[in-house]
Amino acid sequence: MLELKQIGMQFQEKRVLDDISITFESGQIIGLVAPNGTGKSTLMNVIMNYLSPKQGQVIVGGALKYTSKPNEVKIHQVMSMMPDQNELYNHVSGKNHMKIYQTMWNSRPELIEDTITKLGMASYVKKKTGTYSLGMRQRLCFAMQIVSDTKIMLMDEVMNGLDPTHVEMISQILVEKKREGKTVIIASHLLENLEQYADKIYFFKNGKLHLADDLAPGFSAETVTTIRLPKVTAEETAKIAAKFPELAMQKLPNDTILIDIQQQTDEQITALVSFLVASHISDFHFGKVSLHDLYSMEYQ
Ligand SMILES: Nc1ncnc2c1ncn2[C@@H]1O[C@H](COP(=O)(O)OP(=O)(O)OP(=O)(O)O)[C@@H](O)[C@H]1O
Repeated sequence: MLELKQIGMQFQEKRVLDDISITFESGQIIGLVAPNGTGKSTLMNVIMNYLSPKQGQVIVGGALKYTSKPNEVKIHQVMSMMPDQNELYNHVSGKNHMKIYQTMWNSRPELIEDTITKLGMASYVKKKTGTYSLGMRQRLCFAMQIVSDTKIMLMDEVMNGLDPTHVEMISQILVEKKREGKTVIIASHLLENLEQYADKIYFFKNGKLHLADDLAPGFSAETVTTIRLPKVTAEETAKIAAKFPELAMQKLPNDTILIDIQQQTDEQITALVSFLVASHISDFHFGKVSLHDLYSMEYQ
């Protein structure tokens, strides 16, 4: 378990983290979504104590805080951040990088071969990393963190530069890690992918973290929550709004409208659908608010 208590951080007059209090539970994948420059890296660096916050505390496992160097060592035994590609040594093989991490965290040695197989790295892992492509380096960074086997894992843009096959491979491993009871915190711009496996998704905005379910009630629900109208005109939108003034309608880019039907009775939904058909608006679909929709709403 990882707890952030009233974390505040600013650079000069720019407030990047604004009084963030939140608890991340074990056995969950937490997604962090935000445009560039919002503060995800700052937050992760504060969680790792690479940056000292101006205010607040990070608490790991219910009691451990960054109050001394020995405490920091203890915390870093159970919480790791995925290494950056810049941290790889060009003249050292991928496998030796993994061995270094396995030794540093004193994890199970068999994790190395297991991870190499799961990530399809066997053909190149014994070669020096200086010969690797961007995607190979990225897989190695992920593999190193998996081998460290810490209870809490922070990953900033883990899917960077990966092809769809490897995005899928890594997604499957993330789900495995969650089932093992780990807390995985991932900042990602691959929204459709993140939505597939994240248990909770937070949007970063104005220094605060907002739970997706609070921004769009019913976001995580399995039930249908909206009617989506792609390519609807302003006149058509006005017509619907005039006929059904109580409806909550959200305009998205590309002239798409989302109509929230969570509070509507079956009769009201039937009346709405009949009106759309009678108005020759036949291109509509029942569905849910996607993470992509929510991103457009929050950052348009
Ligand atoms: N050391 C620093 N000194 C001054 N400003 C900083 C410093 N580090 C970050 N910032 C500012 O804080 C804000 C958040 O930066 P941060 O790197 O955390 O964003 P991010 O969400 O991780 O972005 P990206 O997705 O582009 O990596 C930015 O406006 C950035 O310019």
